[in-house]
Amino acid sequence: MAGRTIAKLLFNQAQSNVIRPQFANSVKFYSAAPSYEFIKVEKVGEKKNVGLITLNRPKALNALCNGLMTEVSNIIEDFEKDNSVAAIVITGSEKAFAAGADIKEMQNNTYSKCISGNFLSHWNRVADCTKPVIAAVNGYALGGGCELAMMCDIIYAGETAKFGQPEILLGTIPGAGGSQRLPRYVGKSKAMEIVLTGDQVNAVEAEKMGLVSKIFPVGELVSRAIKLGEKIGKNSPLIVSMAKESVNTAYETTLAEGLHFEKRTFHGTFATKDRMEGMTAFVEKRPANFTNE
Ligand SMILES: CCC/C=C/C(=O)SCCNC(=O)CCNC(=O)[C@H](O)C(C)(C)COP(=O)([O-])OP(=O)([O-])OC[C@H]1O[C@@H](n2cnc3c(N)ncnc32)[C@H](O)[C@@H]1OP(=O)([O-])[O-]
Repeated sequence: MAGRTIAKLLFNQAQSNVIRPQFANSVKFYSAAPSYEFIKVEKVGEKKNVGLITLNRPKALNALCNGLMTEVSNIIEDFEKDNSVAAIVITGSEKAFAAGADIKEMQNNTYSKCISGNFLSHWNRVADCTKPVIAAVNGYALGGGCELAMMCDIIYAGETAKFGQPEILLGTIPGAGGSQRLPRYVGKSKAMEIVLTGDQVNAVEAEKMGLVSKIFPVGELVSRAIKLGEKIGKNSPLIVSMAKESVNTAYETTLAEGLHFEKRTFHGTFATKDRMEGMTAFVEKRPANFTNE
């Protein structure tokens, strides 16, 4: 087939919901639409501007094996580059968001192997994403599953959700943020209780302690998370990423430094067209038309 025809075919595929549109211009990297073993990937919402990642390893309750987390990191990277994606939702099944890191895969690891391979370092890709990421948690979110949810920006839970850090029961400790992010969400006493006992907390308790922002019936959860992604997607992507960075800075720094960062970032919005458009639209009593500039 002539090169131009292949390029055109690829371009058409990219237009019709294929996830790596950058490949449309690049025949040499492209063999087929990417296929995933452990996740399902779609673009959803009325404008197809929400990237939906469904963890899909049902026989192991979505245990987060290396292959699954590599696929999640890759698609986060792709969604980040894709200008049509405004927000990302990560979900699992009704039984399990994820029952933790894969215990069978880890069982025979040694200290030396963990150090030399920098075990789990690629998990950070989710926390490092510059676009908003929403976790929609039904069922178990245990160990690495709870940590994955906490790497997201907002956690919505189904009524049956159960959160926990049961690593202590396995003779280890949280290794992907559980001992660091959980106290920032729920405070020291509750975090200690969860981490030191391995006890699970249900959706209502998780909402009460500030881990979860809203609870929905199990069957409604994912569509409500997608709606949230669409709502955020009505705002300027540029300003959304600045707002996200500013909130995240609150977890990384002192109050004085954080306030300084916020002020400078706020000043920075005055260098954007979208800030001018937002305020002008308000004054002219019309909806804003943001252009991501
Ligand atoms: C990231 C950094 C550090 C993090 C560390 C961790 O996350 S440590 C982990 C922290 N998490 C935990 O300690 C939770 C471990 N999981 C559990 O305690 C229970 O599975 C349950 C209470 C979630 C559900 O009970 P239930 O009676 O409804 O279901 P069931 O038990 O029959 O499971 C069905 C199948 O899934 C399999 N599988 C499940 N989880 C894992 C896993 N993490 N791994 C591998 N496989 C797992 C299970 O073996 C079984 O497969 P099999 O043997 O039939 O081929």
